[in-house]
Amino acid sequence: MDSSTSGIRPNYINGEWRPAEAYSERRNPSDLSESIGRFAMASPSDVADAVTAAHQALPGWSAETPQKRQDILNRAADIVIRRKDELAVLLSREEGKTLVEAKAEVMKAGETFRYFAGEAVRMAGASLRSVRAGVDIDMRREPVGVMALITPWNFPFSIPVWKSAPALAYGNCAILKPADLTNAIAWELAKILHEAGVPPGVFQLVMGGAETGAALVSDQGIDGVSFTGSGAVGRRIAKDVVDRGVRLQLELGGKNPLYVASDADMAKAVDAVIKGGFYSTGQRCTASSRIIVDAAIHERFVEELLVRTRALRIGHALDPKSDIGPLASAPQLQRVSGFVAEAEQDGAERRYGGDRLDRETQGYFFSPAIFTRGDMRQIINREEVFGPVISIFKAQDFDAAVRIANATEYGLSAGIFTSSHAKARAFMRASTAGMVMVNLPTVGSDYHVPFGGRGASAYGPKEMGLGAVEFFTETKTAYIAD
Ligand SMILES: NC(=O)C1=CN([C@@H]2O[C@H](COP(=O)(O)OP(=O)(O)OC[C@H]3O[C@@H](n4cnc5c(N)ncnc54)[C@H](OP(=O)(O)O)[C@@H]3O)[C@@H](O)[C@H]2O)C=CC1
Ligand SMILES: O=C(O)CCC(=O)C(=O)O
Repeated sequence: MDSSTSGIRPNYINGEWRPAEAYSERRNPSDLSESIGRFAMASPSDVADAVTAAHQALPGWSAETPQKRQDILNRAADIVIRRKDELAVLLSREEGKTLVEAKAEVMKAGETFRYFAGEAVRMAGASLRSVRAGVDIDMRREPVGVMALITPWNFPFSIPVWKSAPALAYGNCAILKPADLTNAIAWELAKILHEAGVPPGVFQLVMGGAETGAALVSDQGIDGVSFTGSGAVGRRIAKDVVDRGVRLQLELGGKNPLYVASDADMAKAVDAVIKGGFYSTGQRCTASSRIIVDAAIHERFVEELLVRTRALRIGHALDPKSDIGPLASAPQLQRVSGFVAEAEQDGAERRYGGDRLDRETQGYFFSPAIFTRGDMRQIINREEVFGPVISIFKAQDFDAAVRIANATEYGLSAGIFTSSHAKARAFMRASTAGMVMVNLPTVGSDYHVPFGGRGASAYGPKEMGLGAVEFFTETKTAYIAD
């Protein structure tokens, strides 16, 4: 019995649905009168039991045939794709992203399962001759062990899949601790993997707040931690685990620049700023937050952006007319409003938005904000806002634009709009970000190539593509003589 019809969601430990003593409740950020459900908060002993169960399951799962692992992950992909509409509605109700955005996220999660199903059989080492006579070398990949996966609320379905699909494909056991704001969709992931035939203890779900996450990462039985979230929490986890020799992957925030050169296609550049800065209510680590515009086109660009922004419809995430849903929570509303107030004190000029909006339903609606007179001394340009707020800088030339783009401790995503190949290539080379977009928004990524940043945006191997195999496997090098 999984309690799925009662709105009560238990934890998933050792193949069973385990109730808890305490539950947290989530409400729809588009309509606070609607409850999404009540979610079991794992106790420290639930967490310890999950780690024990994972260790019991590990020898069997890591020795399982690649074919079996592939079949299970393919079944998970099939279930996600079969249930895509219903999952997207739940995601939209729980997180507040529009249905279009939620559908894209669910589809990407399904494709990610499919890709890593293939990886289960592709997981390859190398065979080389030694530099010594009569010796061969066999370099093989093995799973790391029991992996703690800690995920944020802004991509609450695809990020848990980004982590659990490669963890399982390469033979690890995984324990997921999702953000407390978005347990409902994470719980569906546990249900999907259960239905797909993942054996008990191989994938487990422990819900709860920061305490549950802290209990999981500090458990001595954890071999690796893959974390996506804020820099503050990421650094705390690093302090806890690195000395213990626990493998660590951190995907943190961004302060992503988008440079619009004077030779850019203006309409496309404006569109990319709307998508990268305001869609998903700006709650993306890859959101464009610093827009750098050549002085020659600065005023025209701002005018065109204002026209497009005024036309955006902000409303209930499930209303097909909404372009942008609400912010995800009351703390988010407070945080983003605080940055708007600070920007004005710091001398930025508010040209549009930045206000809480009343709508028919009570929710955390907020108008996208455009600031001009951007300057790297302003706090909105140094810290991640994680909301629909952009700051526009005026650049005198290409070199000045690159200097502004790189003047940040972060280094996740950066973009350029230009019709010059030479400029695009020069920007690509000069950028200090882990991902560079040419004539594309700073948001949006593929599942088969590494995703992640540099500097304060990341630590350890990247996610997805070749990054995932580096993080979720260990190499063993064997020297063999007759
Ligand atoms: N670079 C990237 O790939 C991405 C980065 N992000 C970043 O995520 C942040 C927003 O997500 P948000 O969820 O607010 O981030 P947080 O860092 O607050 O939380 C992330 C996860 O960590 C958990 N957590 C909180 N405290 C601890 C702790 N002491 N020990 C272990 N786990 C803990 C949270 O649980 P709980 O929520 O229950 O408190 C949540 O599951 C932004 O800064 C954004 O840039 C988001 C998406 C992608
Ligand atoms: O590119 C994606 O699909 C998700 C990226 C992400 O996590 C983000 O932008 O916050």
